[in-house]
Order: sequence, then C-alpha cells, then structure tokens
Amino acid sequence: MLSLVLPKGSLEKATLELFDAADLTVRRSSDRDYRAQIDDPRVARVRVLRPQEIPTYLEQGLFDLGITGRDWITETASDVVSLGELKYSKATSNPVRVIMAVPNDAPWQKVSDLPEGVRISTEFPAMTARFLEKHGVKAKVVPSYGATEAKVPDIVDVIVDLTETGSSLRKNGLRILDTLLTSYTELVANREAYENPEKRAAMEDISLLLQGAIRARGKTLLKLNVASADLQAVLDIMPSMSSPTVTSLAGGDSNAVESVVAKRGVNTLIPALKAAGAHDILEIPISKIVD
Ligand SMILES: Nc1ncnc2c1ncn2[C@@H]1O[C@H](COP(=O)(O)OP(=O)(O)OP(=O)(O)O)[C@@H](O)[C@H]1O
Ligand SMILES: O=P(O)(O)OC[C@H]1O[C@H](OP(=O)(O)OP(=O)(O)O)[C@H](O)[C@@H]1O
Ligand SMILES: [Mg+2]
Repeated sequence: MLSLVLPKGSLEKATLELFDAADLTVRRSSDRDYRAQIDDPRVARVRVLRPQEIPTYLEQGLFDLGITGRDWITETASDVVSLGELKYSKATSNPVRVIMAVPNDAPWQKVSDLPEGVRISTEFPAMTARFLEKHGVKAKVVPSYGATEAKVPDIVDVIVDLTETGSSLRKNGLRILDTLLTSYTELVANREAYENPEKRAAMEDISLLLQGAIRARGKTLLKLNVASADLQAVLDIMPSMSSPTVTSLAGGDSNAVESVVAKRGVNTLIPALKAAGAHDILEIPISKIVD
C-alpha cells in the first residue's frame, strides 16, 4: 500500500539492519539493486536513493514514506511530515552535527570574527547562507561534493560539514567554531499520504516496529528464581526499566523475578545475582520493546 524510499550511502547499512530487526527485512538481489521489496502487506514498493534527494521526492509525492537525515530536510526546506527521530547514524546511536570548522591555528574564535570574503566549502550551501546571514558575515560559499575537510587551508578557509565521531576533524587538524544543526535520522512522510487514514495507520505501524527495535538495542531480559528469604537482596541489585516483575512460585517459599536490563553490565550483574541467592538465572535476548 505504501511506497517507501530508503537512503543509499552512509545510512544504508544501518537502515537495512534496523528494518531486519523490525521484521521488515528489505530484499534486494545485490547492493546495486535499487528496487527492493519488503514482505509486508503494508509496503507496496521500496526504492533506495540518495538521502539528499529524499525530502524533495517525499514533498512531491513520488513516495509516501522515507528515511533521511534532518540535515537534508533542513537544507532542502522540504514540506514533509516527520513521524519521529530514529536514533542511529552511520557508526553510532548518536546524532550527527552540521558544524562550522576552521584549522586549529586559525585566528577566529567565533563566527562573527570571520572577515568579509572568507571562503567556505560545504555540502550544505543553503543552510550555510542562512547561518552567515544571521551572524552578519559576508562570505564566498563554494559548494562541495565531499572530502570537504581536505580543502582547508589552501582551497578554502572554513568548512561547514558533518561530524559524528569527530575523527575526520581530528585527522585534518580542524576545530569547531559553531554548530548549525544537530541532526538525527528521521522517518518522514508525504503530507497528503499522511492525511490518508489507511496510509497513516500503516505508517504508524512501521514507525512502532522501527522504534521498538531501536529501544531493544543494548537491552536483555533476565529471569531467575529466588527463595523469599533472599528476595530483597536480589531486588536491591536488580536494575529494571520500571520495576522488576515478581511472581510467587506454586508450592514453596520461592519467587520468580524478571527484569529488562542493560546488556552492558550483565557480565557483573549475573554473578552478583547468584551471590545474592538467585538461581536458575536465564538471560534472554529481546528483539523489540514497545511502550
Ligand atoms: N558519519 C556520518 N557521516 C555522514 N553522514 C552521516 C553520518 N551518519 C549519518 N549520516 C547521515 O547520512 C546522510 C548522508 O548520507 P550520504 O549518502 O550523503 O552519505 P555519504 O557518506 O556522505 O555518501 P558519500 O560517501 O557518497 O559522500 C545524511 O543525512 C547524514 O546526516
Ligand atoms: O565525525 P566522523 O565520524 O569522522 O564522520 C564525519 C565524516 O563523515 C562524512 O564523510 P563521508 O564519508 O560522507 O565522505 P565525504 O566527505 O566524501 O562525503 C562527513 O562528511 C565527515 O567527513
Ligand atoms: Mg558524504
């Protein structure tokens, strides 16, 4: 029923992994196959395209639903409906930032220090122009098609580029002067399609599955049994999302406890639970958490 557009490039691998975890596996014959399928009655067709173009195609109604970065929605000033942030980037679950950077030894400390005619390279010319205007800086903005960090200090003086882990900035001897935007990956829809009740319901279902899969990341389910005498000691060290479920076991002075906990720390938690009196401890992977 829905036509879907997914990003090729930086977000491609992480997006396909997320759809897999959400039980919406994207089927393609190869990574050069830009027309894909999802075995789900709510999804009629899937296309894989550059994230820069996705907001415009969604605004024009060429697709109903898509995934792209907030950076490209802002840059293209597209009129689309956001169904929410999906907290993943190329390498981490952190957002990326669109930043203005200069060489470490440049004399400028803030944007308004930049002199008239300063040369700026960026893949985000519209966002950069708006930002410079706000700060009253008259610059020469040169469009970049990538490898932007490599252009300072000889080709340009300043860059406006994305940073996620900061490693590209460090490797190129650059420091951040200011942040233009913090950008998450987002699930976005065509406005008209979103107003259609059936399509909207299908979009909300897909959103729920994707968010459920993201929420489950790094979480695991622990189940254990414990004698009533040791119950409090176990509960004292058992972390949980709300509070652990405690059920008394039939025919004895014993209890079953279960709790969703962070995967990180489970290696010290399980022995500690055992030492506090827990037994029959199970660790069970979780694929989705839906509120
Ligand atoms: N570490 C990252 N670097 C760049 N873009 C990222 C990163 N993490 C997430 N993104 C998002 O991915 C989108 C950019 O994807 P794009 O296809 O341009 O990737 P790319 O790596 O820049 O491609 P190319 O290698 O051809 O330049 C943007 O919306 C951006 O916010
Ligand atoms: O902070 P980091 O984790 O280092 O990530 C940010 C870098 O990744 C992107 O480059 P990309 O791979 O898109 O190459 P490009 O500059 O040629 O587009 C972006 O333009 C930065 O250069
Ligand atoms: Mg790039």
